[in-house]
Amino acid sequence: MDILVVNPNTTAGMTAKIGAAAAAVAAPGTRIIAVNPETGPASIEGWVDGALAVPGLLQEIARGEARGVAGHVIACFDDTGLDAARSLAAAPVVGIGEAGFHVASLLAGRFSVVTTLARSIPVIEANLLRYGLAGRCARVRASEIPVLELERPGSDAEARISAEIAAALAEDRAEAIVLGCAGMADLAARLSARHGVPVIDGVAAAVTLVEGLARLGLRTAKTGGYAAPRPKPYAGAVFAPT
Ligand SMILES: O=C(O)C[C@H]1NC(=O)NC1=O
Repeated sequence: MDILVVNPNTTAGMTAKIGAAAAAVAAPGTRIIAVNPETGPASIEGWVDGALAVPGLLQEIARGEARGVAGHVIACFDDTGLDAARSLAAAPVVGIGEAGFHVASLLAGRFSVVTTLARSIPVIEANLLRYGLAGRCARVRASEIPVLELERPGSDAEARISAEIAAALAEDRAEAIVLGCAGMADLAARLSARHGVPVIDGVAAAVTLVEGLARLGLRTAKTGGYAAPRPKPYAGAVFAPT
């Protein structure tokens, strides 16, 4: 099966890292197609970036549908454009944030999230409430690392994320950690070994979940909020549903 993994920001190096993390957990016979839009923000840090990333994301989802992928992963921890993507897609669409929260909830009574900048915290907290999982999340913490700092060789990003994990374990009664950025995908195993608790990468979680949905032959529900958009003009849009 083919799984489309969309990095909704436009940083190709991050897309490559995400694609490698996805391929590392994909089942034999699953092909990972990792893409990012040509238009939109270089990184998603808060509400404005998230809104401006959606047209390009939807363009990639539409392309994936046209090529008949078995499922889609939105590889931004904010689950950017998730509901709109599900409205466009027949195949299942899984966001790495929602996937990470659910996987953590299957492993621990309480988990904390460690993300990048504090401006992302309200976005993530809103999603936790929307998904009905706020009660399982002890706290959403920021390591105060800009997203693209995770891509810079020699950055101290891993050390700062590790310190925030230590604080979560000491102060939040967190029993597991969800890494709150797709750009942290390569750090989960090392951080889990260092801290002795499950550290969940949303990319791996989402790929595994969407493969399972596809294997069950399950598709996105189309009789309610995820029904296809009605035909209408979209003047001057970067992307418009056909
Ligand atoms: O909200 C964040 O900081 C993380 C989010 N931003 C991004 O460009 N990819 C992400 O996973």
